[in-house]
Amino acid sequence: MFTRSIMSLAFSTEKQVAISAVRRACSLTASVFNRLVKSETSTKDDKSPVTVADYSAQAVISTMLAHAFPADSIVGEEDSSDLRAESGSDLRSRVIELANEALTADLALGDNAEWGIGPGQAKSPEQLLDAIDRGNFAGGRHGRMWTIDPIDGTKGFLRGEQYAVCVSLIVDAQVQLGVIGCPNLPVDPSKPDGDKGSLFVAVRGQGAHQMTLSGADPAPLTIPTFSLDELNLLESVESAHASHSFHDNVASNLGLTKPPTRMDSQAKYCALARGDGGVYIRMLTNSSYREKIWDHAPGVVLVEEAGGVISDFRGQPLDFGAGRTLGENLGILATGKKVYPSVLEAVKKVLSEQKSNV
Ligand SMILES: Nc1ncnc2c1ncn2[C@@H]1O[C@H](COP(=O)(O)O)[C@@H](OP(=O)(O)O)[C@H]1O
Ligand SMILES: [Mg+2]
Ligand SMILES: [Mg+2]
Ligand SMILES: [Mg+2]
Repeated sequence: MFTRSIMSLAFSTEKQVAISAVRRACSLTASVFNRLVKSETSTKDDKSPVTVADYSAQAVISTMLAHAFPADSIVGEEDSSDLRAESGSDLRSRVIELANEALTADLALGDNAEWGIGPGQAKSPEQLLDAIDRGNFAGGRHGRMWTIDPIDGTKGFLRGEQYAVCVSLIVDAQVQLGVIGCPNLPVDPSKPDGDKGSLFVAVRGQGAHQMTLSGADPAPLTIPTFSLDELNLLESVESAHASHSFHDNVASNLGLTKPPTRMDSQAKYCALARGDGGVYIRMLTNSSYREKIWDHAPGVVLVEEAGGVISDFRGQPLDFGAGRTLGENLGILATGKKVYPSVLEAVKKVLSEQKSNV
């Protein structure tokens, strides 16, 4: 009895802080989208776009996590070097202003002023830049670390399509908690023009849930038991991020008739978890690219808690202990338990055909 009540409380504060942080970051990103100007988008060294919203959302989430869990490490996508540069002063001012606007907004239900939020809790520029850089942790196999992807799918965000604010907690290389906020995702997939703004929360051993961004209508998620002829693939919109042609070959191999759904960000994992698409698939386009842990950690626990399976193309679990990237994993495949063996077999077949054609 005693053990059970302890178990049921596992990660409850972590969950509440992560939800609260993702919610604040989602209001920030949504309001920046409405006011976004081109000059607030820059290009990082790897040629990916980063906006004023990516930096300020990371500052907000990291500030809250550091207040609530000062001993925990953070692996965050962004760092402040461009903001600290001479040329970054305009961008820096906007980031500081937006982050403080989000941090000092009124407390909502479930919020706690001890997390560094609420009226009067504005931070100095240095504190906010340091909060962004708290995300510089190198990752590793032991201890607690959070991942932050302040905007996953920045390209989708800029197009006004799907993007997600993503936070996870990893303990000894196992993802224990994932929170994904999708401001542009319809609450009800059967009503694409209905209300938008969905929040997905999963804690290991406690199930996966969807609710609105404000926390209304929480509902447990279970991946339906699809048969092969009902499946469709969920893949990245960006052909530079994932090989659409490889995915097409897997679809033909499986005899799928439904076209793939292209969607930016970890919203794909959310769609899979609620049965709005049958298989998340992601084949590298560039063999030197390594998947980032913050792009997948929340999705892993969400899919597993919704009753699905996720692995690489060799059937190996994704390795979150290898640093900031997934290390030796090749490809990503997530789907329902019943069809997983057939889909993995098809993926392996296409992989071996590809090798024999080289
Ligand atoms: N060449 C590449 N191959 C695979 N993923 C890539 C990539 N370049 C960027 N990405 C990642 O793809 C993520 C978006 O996922 P998706 O393609 O499913 O929408 C990006 O996240 P950010 O937008 O957070 O930078 C980025 O980390
Ligand atoms: Mg990015
Ligand atoms: Mg990302
Ligand atoms: Mg990002």
